[in-house]
Amino acid sequence: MSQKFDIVVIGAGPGGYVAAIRAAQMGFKTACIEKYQGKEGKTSLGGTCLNVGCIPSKALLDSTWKYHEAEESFKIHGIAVKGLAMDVKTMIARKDTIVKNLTGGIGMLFKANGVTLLEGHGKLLANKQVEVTGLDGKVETVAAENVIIASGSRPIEIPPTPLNGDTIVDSTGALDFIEVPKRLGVIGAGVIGLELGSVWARLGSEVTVLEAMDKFLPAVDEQVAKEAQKVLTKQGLNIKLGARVTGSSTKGKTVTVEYTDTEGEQKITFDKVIVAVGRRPVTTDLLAADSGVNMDERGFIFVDDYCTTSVPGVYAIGDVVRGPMLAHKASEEGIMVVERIAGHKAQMSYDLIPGVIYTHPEIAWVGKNEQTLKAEGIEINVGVFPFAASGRAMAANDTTGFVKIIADAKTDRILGGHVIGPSAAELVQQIAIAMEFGSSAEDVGMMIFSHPTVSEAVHEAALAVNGHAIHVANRKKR
Ligand SMILES: NC(=O)c1ccc[n+]([C@@H]2O[C@H](COP(=O)([O-])OP(=O)(O)OC[C@H]3O[C@@H](n4cnc5c(N)ncnc54)[C@H](O)[C@@H]3O)[C@@H](O)[C@H]2O)c1
Repeated sequence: MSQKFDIVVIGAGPGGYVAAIRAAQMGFKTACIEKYQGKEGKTSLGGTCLNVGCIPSKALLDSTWKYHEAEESFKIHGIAVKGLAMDVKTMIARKDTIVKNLTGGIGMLFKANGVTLLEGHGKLLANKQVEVTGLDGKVETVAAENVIIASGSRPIEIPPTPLNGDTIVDSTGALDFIEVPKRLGVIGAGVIGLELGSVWARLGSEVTVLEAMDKFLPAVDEQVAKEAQKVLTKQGLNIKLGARVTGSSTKGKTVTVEYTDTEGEQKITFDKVIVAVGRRPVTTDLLAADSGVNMDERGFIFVDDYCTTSVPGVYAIGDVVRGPMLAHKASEEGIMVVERIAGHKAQMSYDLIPGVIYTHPEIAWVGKNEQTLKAEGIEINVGVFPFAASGRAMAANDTTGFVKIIADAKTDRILGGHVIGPSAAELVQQIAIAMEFGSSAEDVGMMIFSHPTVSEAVHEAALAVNGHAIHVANRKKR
């Protein structure tokens, strides 16, 4: 007889593994299905984020930033470095160790919480039956009261630059270069393109980013995007906007990429090319024809605000459904779904999902940006505080950027927080917490912030909303 579970989760990424652990904690008999094989040829939990995404890219960003600081900034502190050298293989090995520890940790958490791991490919059949094709090809069917699909996403490939695993790679391949490419081409000036472009630029690659759109980071607050473009260009990223890639040819160890811009057809030759033009949901062989689960016109599984699909008892979360493709969004959807299965009234604040780009300086935001609010005709007050006026940022020699807080002009309620600068990801979380509690700019302005901290920039930006900043001239006095 087939095994029966209260909850079967397909996929062990940040959506699936978090849902499975929470489900087991709440007393549900839970299984999680995962097929991904890591570098050591064993099932590796954690999905894209832990294996080939968020975590390994941050490991390399941190290593390369340290190298960059030693090379460029130590002298400002009076520290002389002689014989500075980089060892890319050690950097990559360190990154691999972090991945191994974290992915292994999920396996231990599964054991500690009593989650059954089913290794193989999961496919939803009719009536909440799930077929699991094991790594040895053996097929088993398990039954579930509830199914949570968390199958994630994969990089989009484009015909002009077919991946060849050597000179043309996707975001996964770009984490494993064994030496610094002299000329690196990045297709797409999105989150991945900018993060990975930064990694290799810091180690000395000449990086050219080809972006089809005319506008840089169009989803980001315009003032922040403008500052980001300026800073990243200064760091050596040659960002070409309005450059649509149309073809490529590989010759030996080089790739010539063709693109069109306002001046016509162009060509540029690279030693490596990273294709980072977005991700698409993974639904290959995921749903049997009679599963009853519907997809939308773009291939995402169709869900409502509670992640319920067209089949009662079947849910879908994370990158395979609408909304930003972010690990933290997937995890929170997983928790919401499990709590709702348990009868609680959980819900998600979809308007308050923070976003981060881990360049240096980091770029982070939550809520709405200035251009969107203006387009919506909402009257706003804006407070900006530059890190150049922060004593803590000065001490750290990290003064690029600013904190920007936008509040409703009538109610003073905070509608958006936008940060480019040191620890932007952490700072924006403070604004997110304030927004979740419906805070006004005045509320944040009345709080006591430790001195000296970079967090004081949040405090001052909140004060600046109403013209009360102390350490910077206010735009208008109120
Ligand atoms: N820090 C993070 O939170 C983080 C990190 C990595 C990835 N992600 C997520 O992963 C997803 C994918 O990231 P991404 O950077 O690949 O996608 P993206 O959608 O952020 O950016 C892709 C860019 O490629 C451009 N593009 C598409 N086709 C092109 C062509 N033919 N020529 C030139 N440019 C072209 C697009 O205009 C777009 O600007 C995103 O949803 C992102 O949020 C998040």
